[in-house]
Amino acid sequence: MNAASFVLFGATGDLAKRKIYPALYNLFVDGKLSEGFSVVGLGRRAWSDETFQANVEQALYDFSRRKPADRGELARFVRAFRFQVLDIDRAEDYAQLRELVERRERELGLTPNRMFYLSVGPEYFGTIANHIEASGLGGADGWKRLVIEKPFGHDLASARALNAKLGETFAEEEIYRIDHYLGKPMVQKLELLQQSNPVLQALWSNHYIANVQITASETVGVETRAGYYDRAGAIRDMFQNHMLQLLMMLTAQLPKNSTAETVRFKKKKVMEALDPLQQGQVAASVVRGQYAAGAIAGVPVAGYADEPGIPAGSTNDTYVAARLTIDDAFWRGVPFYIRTGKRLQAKSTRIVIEFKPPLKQSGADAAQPPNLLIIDINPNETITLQLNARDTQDKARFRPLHLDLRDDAEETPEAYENLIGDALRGDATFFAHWDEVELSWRWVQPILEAFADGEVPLHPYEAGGHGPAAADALTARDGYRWWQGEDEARAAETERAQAEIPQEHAVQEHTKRAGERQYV
Ligand SMILES: NC(=O)C1=CN([C@@H]2O[C@H](COP(=O)(O)OP(=O)(O)OC[C@H]3O[C@@H](n4cnc5c(N)ncnc54)[C@H](OP(=O)(O)O)[C@@H]3O)[C@@H](O)[C@H]2O)C=CC1
Ligand SMILES: O=C1O[C@H](COP(=O)(O)O)[C@@H](O)[C@H](O)[C@H]1O
Repeated sequence: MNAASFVLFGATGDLAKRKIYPALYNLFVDGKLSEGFSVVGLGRRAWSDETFQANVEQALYDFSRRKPADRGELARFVRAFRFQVLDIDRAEDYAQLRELVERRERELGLTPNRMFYLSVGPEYFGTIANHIEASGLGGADGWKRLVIEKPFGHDLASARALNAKLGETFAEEEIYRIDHYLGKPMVQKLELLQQSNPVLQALWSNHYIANVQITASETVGVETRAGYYDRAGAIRDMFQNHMLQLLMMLTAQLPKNSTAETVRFKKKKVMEALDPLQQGQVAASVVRGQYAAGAIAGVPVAGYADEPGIPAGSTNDTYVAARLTIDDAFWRGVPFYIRTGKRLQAKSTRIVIEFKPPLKQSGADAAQPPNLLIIDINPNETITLQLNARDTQDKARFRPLHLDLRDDAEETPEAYENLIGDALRGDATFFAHWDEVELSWRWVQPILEAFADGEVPLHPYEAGGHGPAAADALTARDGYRWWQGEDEARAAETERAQAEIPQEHAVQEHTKRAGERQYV
């Protein structure tokens, strides 16, 4: 890995402690940070280096997937951290920052490769980029990279303005737009899943696929982020970025050994082929909702309107479902149903691919459930193929069987670990290119306008459920239904199957690595 200075704006903030320090630590433990790396943290708080290092340590105990066990290793890690008080608007602070960064580079013998990580609100991105340029922090002898957090704009116009502003200082190849869903291990495996499995490759098109469902459901509510979330809603917070990225990653036709350029080019192609929603027709393809009071796992929770910091009468969406279609040779005619919401029954990010029924169906076969390929992204990372078996008691009935492909070989890295490691190596494959971001905003823009104009009804839904019943109409009009609650169905089925099958006949192969099978 290239030796570099990691310059972190927003080092005293929530994201830094929850995600960035644990990611750096795990990279360090795995030997993926170069010797003598340097981290310079920035914020307005009057922290000393020691306070900063103590906060970093605490963050590791609180949030890292691997808790520090070796004091010596921990000390070697935190001694790379320095803090400087910096106000984003003050030019003189950047001159001082430059001195500190250069001094650390001299002390550590580092080439002036600098990664500027902006873990601050997007309203600051342009100002920081300008100051980096004006103060000479961009350096001349090494590389410079800018890592930015979402949200990237509030709508199409603001995203374009922000991109133009950043473009004054950083070239597109130097900008790494984080979408942490692209760092999730299962999302990163989507490309290989098709490429390494000819059987899936052969089925991966409108010839065999009936519909695709992409769901990101959360049990949490707005938490402490009312100020941001009430302006963003589910459409900007999740749909415009994470959900459309999942769609792109799933449907892009990627050649073997794709490079960052090909991956991003093919994703752009998907977005270009996405049928636009016409103004006036949004309500037919999009359902929006807002959670009302209810219970999550038996614990009563407040409705969105009663959450702290939410303005009275807010019509913000906490749930969005949409029906999309892609007009290209592979996907023409396949509806994609995408939904995301807060305060739903379960935390789950999942893609379900429903295969078409056989061409000829008759009699009992007509009741044959479809085959499904279920890709669980979060919290479990599992791929499941749902097949059919005849019921042993009643041969006219079908019983779904599940073939689980699970990679539990080792604890998988967190999304931020993958992404920060990639950015340090200069691999932009799993970062959003401006073209994708712009096309995503362009696709979402009519929805934003329809929401603002009150064209799309806001359906209240009970916390702890599956979201508004109105979303069922999206699938029902094509003759499908949302696949949900399979977990309970599967549990019951497994229990039944185990009770039925004599133990000596049950095939049980417990998996160690991906690709090996587990028959349950
Ligand atoms: N938290 C999360 O889970 C996620 C956050 N994000 C995004 O990441 C970014 C950071 O979020 P988060 O950490 O939660 O925010 P916080 O409010 O917790 O932290 C904000 C950080 O910005 C610094 N800051 C604010 N104003 C200034 C200023 N004028 N000069 C210098 N520093 C300043 C603060 O430092 P100080 O107070 O010391 O001045 C603090 O370190 C946001 O864009 C957010 O949308 C994205 C995905 C998830
Ligand atoms: O970016 C965001 O993502 C989280 C959900 O992320 P996950 O990795 O837990 O699925 C969401 O809660 C948050 O509102 C949003 O800003």
